[in-house]
Amino acid sequence: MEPLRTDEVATRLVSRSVRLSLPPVTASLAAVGRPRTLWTAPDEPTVVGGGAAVTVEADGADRLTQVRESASALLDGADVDGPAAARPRFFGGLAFHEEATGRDPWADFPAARFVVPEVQLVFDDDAAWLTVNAVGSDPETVEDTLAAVRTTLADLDDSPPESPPGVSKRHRTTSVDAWRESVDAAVSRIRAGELRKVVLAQALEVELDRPASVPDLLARLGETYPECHRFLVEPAMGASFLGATPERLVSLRGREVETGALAGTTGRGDTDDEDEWLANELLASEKDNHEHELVAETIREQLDSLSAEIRVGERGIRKLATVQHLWTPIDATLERDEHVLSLVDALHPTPAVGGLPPEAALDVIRDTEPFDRGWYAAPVGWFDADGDGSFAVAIRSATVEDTMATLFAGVGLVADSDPDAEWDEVQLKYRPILDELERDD
Ligand SMILES: C=C(O[C@H]1C=CC=C(C(=O)O)[C@@H]1O)C(=O)O
Repeated sequence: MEPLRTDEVATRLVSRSVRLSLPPVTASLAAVGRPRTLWTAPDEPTVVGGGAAVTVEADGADRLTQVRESASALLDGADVDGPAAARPRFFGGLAFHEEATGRDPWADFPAARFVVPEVQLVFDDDAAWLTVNAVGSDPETVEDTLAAVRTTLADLDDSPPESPPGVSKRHRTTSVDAWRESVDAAVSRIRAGELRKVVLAQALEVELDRPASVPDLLARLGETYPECHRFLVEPAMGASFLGATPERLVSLRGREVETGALAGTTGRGDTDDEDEWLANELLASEKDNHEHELVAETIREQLDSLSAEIRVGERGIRKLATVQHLWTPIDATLERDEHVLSLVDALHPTPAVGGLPPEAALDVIRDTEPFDRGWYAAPVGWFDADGDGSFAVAIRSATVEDTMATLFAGVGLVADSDPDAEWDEVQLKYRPILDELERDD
């Protein structure tokens, strides 16, 4: 191999990997440097990341193209020695709107941000791949770092997650009266034919009794919501955005696409019979089926121009610990090679978090919501050098900073939505995160 020129050493990504006997996930997340990354998804290995070997940020309408171009320039020339499972990947996400406002709690969150973690751990059933990624280092230095990190991670204890910090104060961004007014106004515009659906959200700021341990919070979420995508992104020291979302936006492997429609919600019953009754009521609800159909139909339309074949599965019920949703699996085979970021661009925001038509819905959201959505309800996930990747929709989520957390939750509104029922649904959707912050006693 030709020796590298000095300027190539300065900009080239070097990636080296080694196999480790299984370190505990939560302790690894607590041990790695910041910014930390966590990604868990059904049918995918869990990934823990620490530090940032490379950071790519962008904003504006073409933010995903900018990210893709910067990332490709780096990944295409990378010096990677390791198996496919341990390959360097970009992890991160976007703000819901194209531009970041910089309003709290999103001051440190740009409109798009992805990092290649400096330390990347990919867990499978019986072991993990540890990878060290670096730019501006020669391979020997990277190998030395790998050996040092390996020693640090070798003796981590697998202790149970610590208990919730406790909540001392709460502040809603939206009062019941303001909510009724907003929902009535949105429903009137829908009935007048200005739009067909809009998703309105609320935020809940909570003060904690002590700083929350982010790794422990994510571990407890994993115990209660094992079937959800869990994520953690940290654009700055102390600023964390995390969640356990049931909503996959899209995953792409080669030309195979997996996505789905998730919209329409009810609670869980106290008994099996009540739970079944609620599920049947949801399956039969004209309002929820309409709300759901708009999502499924839009996703199908968005994929149509890109796909050789689309397969829409049967509508069913997706049960989670606190809610049940209407769910339709949608898969596709693409006509030609595409980057997963192009699919993210085409699909976000789906009418499960935005509305229909999208522009009219975004106007209503901007005019109505008294807080900044930031990264709530936006795509979070990863992509690799081949353009494969996996993204979830960042709902059932919160920002956490020291003793403050801000939770977000929204509901789809259609012509026959009732403000009080929608209010109750928002409170139910705070539960996944709130339950892990509140103490039982
Ligand atoms: C916008 C959220 O949920 C979406 C996903 C599933 C069901 C939804 C609903 O029934 O309204 C929402 O569209 C949220 O949890 O913040």
